[in-house]
Amino acid sequence: MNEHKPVSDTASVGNAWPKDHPPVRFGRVGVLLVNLGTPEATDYWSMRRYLKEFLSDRRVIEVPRAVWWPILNGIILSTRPQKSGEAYETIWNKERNESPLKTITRSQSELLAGTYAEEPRVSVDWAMRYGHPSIASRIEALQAEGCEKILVVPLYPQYAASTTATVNDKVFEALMKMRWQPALRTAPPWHDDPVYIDALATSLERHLAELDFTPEVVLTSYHGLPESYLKKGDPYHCHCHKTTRLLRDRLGWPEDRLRVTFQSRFGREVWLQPYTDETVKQLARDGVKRLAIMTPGFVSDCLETLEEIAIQNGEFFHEAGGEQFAAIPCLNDSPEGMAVLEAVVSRELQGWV
Ligand SMILES: C=CC1=C(C)c2cc3[nH]c(cc4nc(cc5[nH]c(cc1n2)c(C)c5CCC(=O)O)C(CCC(=O)O)=C4C)c(C)c3C=C
Ligand SMILES: [Fe+2]
Ligand SMILES: [Fe+2]
Repeated sequence: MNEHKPVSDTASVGNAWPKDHPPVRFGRVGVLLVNLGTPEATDYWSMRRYLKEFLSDRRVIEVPRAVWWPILNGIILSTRPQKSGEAYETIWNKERNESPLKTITRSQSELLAGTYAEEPRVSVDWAMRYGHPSIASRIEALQAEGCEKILVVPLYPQYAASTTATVNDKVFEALMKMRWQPALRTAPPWHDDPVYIDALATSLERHLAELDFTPEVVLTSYHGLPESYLKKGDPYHCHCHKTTRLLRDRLGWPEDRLRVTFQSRFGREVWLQPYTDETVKQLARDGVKRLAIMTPGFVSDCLETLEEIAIQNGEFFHEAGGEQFAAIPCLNDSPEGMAVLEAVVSRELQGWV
């Protein structure tokens, strides 16, 4: 019976491991950062695989399967892969041949690991909810390193069932297949954490100081959700509003200078409003000449910020009469961004490390 995996202490497994088994450091704690996911390439089939996995998630699309299946397989997966692939092509990290979301998530994980260099019991890793590296593969890898406890950090400051909950579901699904599970913690959202609010304020002020204009209005644009999810009790809408209110208070700005909007709607349903694109056009029509958009709900820059906000919405603003436009980068792996992740992780690791 030499089938034991290196999952726990030698005392209980005795000498059942193969003699050439690599040394295992027991009693370790794993931190797993989990972001949304991203296609492996921009061609039709890579895009289709990614979109199919994403849009088959019942936490993302709550329409009954009998209705959704023909729409997804018949219409969406025949046209959207091409269209979205072209959009990804405009922001693709050509050097590493991957999407910016993946590059930045990896860097966040590596920098966070660096802050635990003096704490050899902690391993930091990263995974994607859709695509690669998968959650199950990284949980297995952490366990193989000797992690008996794992902190999962869904990389979303505001909780939504379509993002945070589906990460946690996938983690528990991986654990369902394990005989010997690690102990698990999942990090809560940090939409009102003072470290996060301060990071947003510092980053915004720094980027505004680098511009050659002062925006009359700054939009805080969050990813949208169908309005029906809010009505079913999802706290996401409230979390977004609270983040912006706290940021506005921290900056000491009046209400109409820092506003909430929702972007990236999909399909025909009503989504959370006001919509970012319509607001951008309306502001320009109303005579606003200088506009900036920041995206506090995105931990890393991605398609939705680099293409939809910086490119598309910049064009909308100029076409409707606006003159100066800026997209503020996400916190990413900046010192402020890393301070937020460190604060979230160190708080949740209390009692474990
Ligand atoms: C169709 C339903 C969708 C819901 C609900 C949804 C919620 C949601 N998404 C994010 C964050 C991201 N979404 C991203 C891309 C993206 N989102 C959807 C659909 C829904 N999202 C699609 C189909 C796509 C793929 C791109 C496209 O075809 O338009 C991304 C970017 C990923 C990248 O690789 O860059 C992020 C990030 C949140 C936070 C959220 C709910 C709060
Ligand atoms: Fe999305
Ligand atoms: Fe989008």
